Amino acid sequence: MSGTFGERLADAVAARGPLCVGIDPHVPLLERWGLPDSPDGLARFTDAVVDALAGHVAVLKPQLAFYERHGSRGLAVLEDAVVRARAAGALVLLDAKRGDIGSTMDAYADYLRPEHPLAVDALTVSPFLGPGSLQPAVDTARLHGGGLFVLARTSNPGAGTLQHALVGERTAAQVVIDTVRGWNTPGWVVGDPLPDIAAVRDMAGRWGPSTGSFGVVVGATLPDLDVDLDGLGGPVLAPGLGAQGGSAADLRRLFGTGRAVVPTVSRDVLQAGPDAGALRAAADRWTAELTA
Ligand SMILES: O=c1ccn([C@@H]2O[C@H](COP(=O)(O)O)[C@@H](O)[C@H]2O)c(=O)[nH]1
Repeated sequence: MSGTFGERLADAVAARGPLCVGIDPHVPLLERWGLPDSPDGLARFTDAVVDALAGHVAVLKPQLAFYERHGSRGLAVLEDAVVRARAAGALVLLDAKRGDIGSTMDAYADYLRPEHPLAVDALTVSPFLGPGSLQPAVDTARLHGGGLFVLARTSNPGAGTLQHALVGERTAAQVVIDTVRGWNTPGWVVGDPLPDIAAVRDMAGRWGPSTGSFGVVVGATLPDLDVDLDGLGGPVLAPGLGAQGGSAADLRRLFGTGRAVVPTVSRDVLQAGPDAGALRAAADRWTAELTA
């Protein structure tokens, strides 16, 4: 593994397109594929997705919840899948949504260390304990070329209840985004005042060698983009497409063109399986719509 996560992501998107496919082995999907809700069913589902898509899409995003519910056998399935997915060229974003006090966050950040049995390229994290509590994960990511996506404006209905709450003059979501902007700003260190947006407005967060390694999650289901992403400097992970009602047109409406956006789709692609060709065709349909 070489370079920063932002560099590897930009290269993968240039080579394969921006789509991230989520691996979410929901019980109804296992049933649809004719598989049992067991570690064996989980392994067959996961292997089929990895075999079909790890050499095809830029990012795979396994949802940790579906593996944890099978205990250690579920985690063993995921460990094997992550190694194979990365070997086939996909970046792996572990959707774990971790967040805790700094000393514990340091341990969660070990997912970004190469020696971790479940070493991944990037991790989703939750800022509910204050974005500053995530600093150990930022440090580990910097040390090992990993990335983080911080929940900011999530795709679920009612997310605004907390995310729109005012912290001084800014919403909580905006405070998260401004902190991530700081992480992507060269020379900014924790404790510094957050970078002035005007000063970093040209750090648009476009795809290229300067794409930052720290991103935010903003749902494709939002009625309006009610946060300022200017100068973010890193990628936006956009879930909510397909099963949650979001479309490629929504992404264009919310984010325009040119911004480093990673659209992520799980159920809408997975329901096409288990046939590998059908999974790839479903992913290709999304890529074509997203890049039209
Ligand atoms: O705001 C968020 C943050 C994360 N997710 C996760 O993405 C996938 C979406 O699955 P679909 O089947 O494409 O709806 C899932 O793992 C969520 O936990 C999100 O949806 N919204």
